Amino acid sequence: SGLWALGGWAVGAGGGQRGRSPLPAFSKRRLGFAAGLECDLATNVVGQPLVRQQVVPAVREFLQNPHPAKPLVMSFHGSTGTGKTYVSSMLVRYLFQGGLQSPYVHQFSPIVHFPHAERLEQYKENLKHWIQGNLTNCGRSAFLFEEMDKMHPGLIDVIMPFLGPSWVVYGTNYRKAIFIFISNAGGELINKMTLDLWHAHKDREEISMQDLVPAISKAVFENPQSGFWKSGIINDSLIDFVVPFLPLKHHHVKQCVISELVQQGLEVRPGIVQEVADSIPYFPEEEKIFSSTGCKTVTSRISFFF
Ligand SMILES: Nc1ncnc2c1ncn2[C@@H]1O[C@H](COP(=O)(O)OP(=O)(O)OP(=O)(O)O)[C@@H](O)[C@H]1O
Repeated sequence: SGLWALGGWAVGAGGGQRGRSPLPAFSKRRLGFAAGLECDLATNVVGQPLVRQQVVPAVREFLQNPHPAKPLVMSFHGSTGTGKTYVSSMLVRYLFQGGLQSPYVHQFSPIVHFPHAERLEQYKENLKHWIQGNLTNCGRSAFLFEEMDKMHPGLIDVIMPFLGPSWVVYGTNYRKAIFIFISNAGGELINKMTLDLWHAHKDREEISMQDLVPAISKAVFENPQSGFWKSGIINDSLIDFVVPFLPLKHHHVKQCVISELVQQGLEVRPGIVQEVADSIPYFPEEEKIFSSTGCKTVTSRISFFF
């Protein structure tokens, strides 16, 4: 995932105001964003129709409600390179002027922002103040937590109170925020269920959300390596949408190669597209159906072929 450094810990009320946007975040006209987002997702995100089906209506409904009962909390799960960061950055681009660079979008990565386990208490305090301060400044803020599986499990406890319905304090409405958690947690399970479908000669998109979502929640909650480990987030149903990202097949990787070539202004030669897609590892070992790294290494591989 791309790591997006914060402009330092300007903690406290109004913290994080790095160059005010001339437009209010989430201006009314942006409510019409959903059609654009839907098309952008359909055109540019390959092999993830379930994501589109969940994310677009979820965000649309949330924004149309002037008095949401709780913040919108989505958790993106899947193995590497399947598009979790890509989709979240696309989403904030539609919602906030400047996208990920907007002063109302806050991105956290455990390696960048919480690297030292012994400083957990300090991180907890900082994170709480950061969220509070920024929501006081603008209730319609977005918080992206990357690599939740690498996040210290204790840190999540501090976020939990913000995710529920109860937080309207001193005039600050904490219910209008958007929280997105991104992790590889549950990825193996998603891959296994998708592979089972393939063995049963069914399409990967026939995966049952009813089976998948509780299984992911269970796997994530019970994994001591996961930032969600034993946290109340899952038990208290604080996550509104558990969004699975399916493993990508060879033809999806080819589409990624084509998009990348077009974006770099390079000629789209079928031979090159095939070669780049073939150079990526696939699993399972024998059948080689799904890309082990999704589309993640496509960009760097293309340079080898030119
Ligand atoms: N489903 C997809 N459709 C189109 N492009 C994709 C897709 N998935 C990944 N990509 C491409 O691969 C790059 C890396 O993907 P991304 O960072 O979103 O993966 P991720 O799921 O967040 O992986 P990680 O778990 O390693 O963070 C993206 O910038 C995009 O160019």
